[in-house]
Amino acid sequence: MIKGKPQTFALQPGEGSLRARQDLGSSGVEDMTMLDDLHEASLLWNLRLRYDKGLIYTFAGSILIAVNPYKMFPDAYGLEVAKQYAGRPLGALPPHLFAIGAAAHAALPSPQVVVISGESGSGKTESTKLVMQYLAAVVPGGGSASAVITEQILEAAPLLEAFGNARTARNDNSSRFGKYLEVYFKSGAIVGAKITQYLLEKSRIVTQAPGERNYHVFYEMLGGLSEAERSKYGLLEAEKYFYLNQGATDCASGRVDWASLQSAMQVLGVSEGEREGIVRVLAAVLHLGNVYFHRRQLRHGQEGVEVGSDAEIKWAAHLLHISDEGLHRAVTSRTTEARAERLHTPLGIDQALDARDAFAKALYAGLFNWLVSRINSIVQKGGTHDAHRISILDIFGFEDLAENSFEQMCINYAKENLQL
Ligand SMILES: Nc1ncnc2c1ncn2[C@@H]1O[C@H](COP(=O)(O)OP(=O)(O)OP(=O)(O)O)[C@@H](O)[C@H]1O
Repeated sequence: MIKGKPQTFALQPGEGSLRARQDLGSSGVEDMTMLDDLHEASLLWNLRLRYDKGLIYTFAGSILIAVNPYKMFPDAYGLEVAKQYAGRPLGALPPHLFAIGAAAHAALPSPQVVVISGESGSGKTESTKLVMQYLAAVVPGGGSASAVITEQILEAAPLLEAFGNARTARNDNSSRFGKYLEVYFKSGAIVGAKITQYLLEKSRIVTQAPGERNYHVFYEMLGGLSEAERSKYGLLEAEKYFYLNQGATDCASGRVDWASLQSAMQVLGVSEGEREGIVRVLAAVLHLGNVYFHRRQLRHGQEGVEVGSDAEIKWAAHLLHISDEGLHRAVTSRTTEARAERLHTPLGIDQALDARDAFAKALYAGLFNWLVSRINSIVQKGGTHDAHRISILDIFGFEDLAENSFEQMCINYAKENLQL
């Protein structure tokens, strides 16, 4: 956390104990640094009082605490509200995310960082979008070029959500990557942005916990492609794919549908050829997941595998424009190079499954990285080195699941370092 910079914290309602009760009036206090008795219980009680009145935001000095209401308050984030906060110092108006946006904007040209922190489902991604929406709404227009770039930055959010968000046990639209969004300003207008992503959860591509899903884009693609397109890529319904049917069985997409994803890509200048390439990679990942193996006894008592589904290998190779023999070899043997010699050692069944999954994960992660750089190549227009900037960090919250894995260790370790 950077001293003197606006920060946002999001909490889930009902956390901790509510033992000590101070007389806080019926709506509590707007800024908790004003409390006489400052301890965990009085802070939580104040948040509770305010939450019960529909007041989800509370200041603690320059920190904003947001309690996720899990329901939209109409008019809370309209243009009129944004205009009210523009140019007003922190604390002049009731606590609100727009107050944080206004404070960051007013503090330019010194670089500003809004750190958004909280556990999964607490509202970080929604808060990031609202801060961005505030900036887009109130920052004086710099002409049509600035309006176009602002629209492109806003459209980048649903696009990244389709590829980097998934349903988890805690959140139907959980971000499975960390995001650092830098927004650049020149002469007061938005002139560009840059997105940096961290730690995409790769294991989700090949395995999901009960009740959870793979990344939204797979379901949106299968729900959105026409029959003719599906047969062009050799695709069936979502339930038929191993990478999609291990967790939640309801595969209907409740998120941004395929059509709006296509229009977001159009706004961001992703060409038709590139969109076709994206579908090919996604379809290839699904075909790879359906490749299975049989044990095979080789000479000298060695164990190997044979592919039980040649058609899936052929589809994946065809979609990726690579040779099917090469792909077959890559998932059934390990290649070692010694001097001028190449040795192919047969893989056992577990190793073959690992090779298949590793390839699928690398493909999807490569696609995600490409997408982020493609978005940056559009929104990072013009010279940004002399621009002023407001950055927003939307990073995972601590995770403590029934069974924590490598991902939880990385997330919690990164988070711990951020708290220091
Ligand atoms: N300000 C808000 N008003 C109304 N509903 C909200 C608000 N913020 C969040 N929500 C609701 O809570 C859900 C979860 O929020 P969000 O995805 O932003 O959480 P998150 O902290 O980013 O979670 P994760 O770490 O899993 O990505 C949203 O889909 C939305 O339904």
